[in-house]
Amino acid sequence: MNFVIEHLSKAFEKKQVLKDISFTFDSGKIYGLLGRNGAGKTTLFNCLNRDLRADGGAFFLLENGEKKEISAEDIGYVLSTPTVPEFLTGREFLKFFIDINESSIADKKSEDAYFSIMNIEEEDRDKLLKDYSHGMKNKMQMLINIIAQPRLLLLDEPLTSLDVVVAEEMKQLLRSLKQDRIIIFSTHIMELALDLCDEIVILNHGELEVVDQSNLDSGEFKDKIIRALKEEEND
Ligand SMILES: Nc1ncnc2c1ncn2[C@@H]1O[C@H](COP(=O)(O)OP(=O)(O)OP(=O)(O)O)[C@@H](O)[C@H]1O
Repeated sequence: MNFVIEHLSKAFEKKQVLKDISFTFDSGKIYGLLGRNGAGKTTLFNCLNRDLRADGGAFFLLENGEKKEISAEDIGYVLSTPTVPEFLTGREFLKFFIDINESSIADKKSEDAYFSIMNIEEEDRDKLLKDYSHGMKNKMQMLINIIAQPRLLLLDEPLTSLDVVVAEEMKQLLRSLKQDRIIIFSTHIMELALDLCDEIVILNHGELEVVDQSNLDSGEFKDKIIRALKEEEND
């Protein structure tokens, strides 16, 4: 399976944020999306999740040579700022999500099993979400986005607010999830991108380009990424 973006564009009034995004992502890989502040990473995710209407272009899944329109079940999107219903407990939120998505959840587990995957402690499971920490809300958001096992997972700086232990656990979790799906992960933390991602993709001047790692050691690769981000010659 591939996820293909063709000539995607988006402007806000006169500001052309996405100019001509064309890229093919391969199943089984984690892609690190890097870009300077304001480069358009969140805008790209919002367009792909159809929270924003793109001005032009197309995106679709490609399976055995056939184009397939992306349905809501195909895509999971974890926002950088977690948005959870604060008036529900963690368990109520989880139960509600499982109930409304029952038909698309393969291999359904118990609520407590899901909480355990995310290391949310028993004493916190029945607390209101408004009393969860930022990192715990982030975990809940990540959890509901992986339960339905979408084939395309968009993560907008999801690990930034997690403590080092949880961030490490999340990395393991994402690695275990990558088979048969495409994970696109935006971050400003270069070490995280290099550690977790199979490919590094840079959003610059409204276009996406891959940074080729071939024959470079990690130091050289890092320099090459920085040069690309600084818009200097990058090869
Ligand atoms: N709803 C909006 N209306 C007008 N301009 C917007 C809107 N959303 C984003 N922009 C502009 O689009 C540009 C890209 O913003 P975006 O949030 O996509 O960047 P980003 O790469 O995610 O940045 P950061 O790394 O700082 O989070 C910015 O100039 C921003 O001001």
